[in-house]
Amino acid sequence: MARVTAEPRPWLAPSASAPFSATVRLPGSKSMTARALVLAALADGPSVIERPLRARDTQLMTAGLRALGVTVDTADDERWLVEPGPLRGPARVDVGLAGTIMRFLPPVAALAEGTVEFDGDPHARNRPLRPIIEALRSLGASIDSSPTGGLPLTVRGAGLIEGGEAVIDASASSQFVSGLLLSAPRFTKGLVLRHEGPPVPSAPHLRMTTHMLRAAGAVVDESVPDVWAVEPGPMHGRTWVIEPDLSGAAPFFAAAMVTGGAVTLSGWPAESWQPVGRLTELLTAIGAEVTQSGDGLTVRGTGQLHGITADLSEVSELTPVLAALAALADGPSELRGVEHIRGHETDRIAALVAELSKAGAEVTEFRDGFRVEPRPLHETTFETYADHRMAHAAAVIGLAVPGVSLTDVACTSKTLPEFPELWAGLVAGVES
Ligand SMILES: O=C(O)C1=C[C@@H](OP(=O)(O)O)[C@@H](O)[C@H](O)C1
Ligand SMILES: C=C(OP(=O)(O)O)C(=O)O
Repeated sequence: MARVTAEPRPWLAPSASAPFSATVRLPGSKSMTARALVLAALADGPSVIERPLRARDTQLMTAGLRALGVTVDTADDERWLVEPGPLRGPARVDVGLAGTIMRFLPPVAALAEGTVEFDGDPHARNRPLRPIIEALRSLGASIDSSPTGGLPLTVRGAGLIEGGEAVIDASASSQFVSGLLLSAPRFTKGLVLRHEGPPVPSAPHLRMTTHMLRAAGAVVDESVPDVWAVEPGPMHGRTWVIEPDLSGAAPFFAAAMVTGGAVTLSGWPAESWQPVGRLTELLTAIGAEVTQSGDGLTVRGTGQLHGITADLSEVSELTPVLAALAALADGPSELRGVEHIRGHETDRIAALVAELSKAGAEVTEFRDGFRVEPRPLHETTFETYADHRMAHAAAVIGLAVPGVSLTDVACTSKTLPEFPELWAGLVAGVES
């Protein structure tokens, strides 16, 4: 499958000479945009997605849905229109490096009539996929996968999935559960999915899935721990208003903390489906003041960065940026509970241990995280491993440490193509 990935773009992270006060306007949540696209594609009428994220992950998701017969009009940046159509192959889906596509679209493909091939970036083939594929097979889907159980794979859609009961070990990714649940109302018998194994990470993402399913009209029962039941039935087209991406905002908040300034994320809703409470607790423990007002969500640096001990299993996406703050803190930190991030865009534990150590920190690796002993950091070339959040972490360190260069900043296009320019503007005092 021909695949286009951005050329590596080396980048010198700007260092900050003074605290800054800025308001940032960021695009929509990746996770909400991905779910809205899938639910809209499976609905019984058209949908509108307001303030979506336009980035590599969501554009590849859009392309994948179009290949399956869905009409997605993305001409207007603020308002995407989705018109469901009969799902059909033959089709090819490039998942890029997106967990959301490789886990959310195979169930949709199994509902299509025809053959749908999936592949992605080289590292996408190493990301865990087997449990969701095996669960889909047990629910009646016909799928050929690689010997490792992952990409590349071919879904031989029969136009329906029988559904019923399935057991899955979703300890490697909550997206296995989300992927099955999002399509489940369209399974002939619905779905009763039971997780068996070590805890499922990223609970807030699971709640986002069930909230959005209900908002689309699905009947979902999650009253029994580790069991999700979805009744068969129609989902309705609707208007989805996407919240600004909280994980994408994390490096900007960290910038306020590192420089002793303030960053406001504008457009933040009074009630959110993202884990703002957990982020607030963590940033406050490190030394920030977090407030919410009509202007948005504001994080103020207090001039203090404390080390923390935290289990990040619920918010593992935040690990790289929190690790950067830990390396700049006034005491040691232990960030644990995230073994599964070894299966993210790269092995994030190994990558953070390697790169923070190179910059001068003393880092001890554990199976499920690491301990960071801050030391004076020095200039370094930070390898980004095609991982947007490794680039964010390097940029945060670069604010305080002159001479931090990144092997590639183009990888930030996965979730925020404007990152280098927004970041440089922020440091230069230009509001976005
Ligand atoms: O469902 C989602 O949108 C996501 C779930 C989480 O995945 P894991 O449970 O694999 O960590 C998160 O880390 C990822 O960035 C987005
Ligand atoms: C883990 C992440 O992405 P994905 O959706 O590709 O799993 C992430 O964005 O931090």
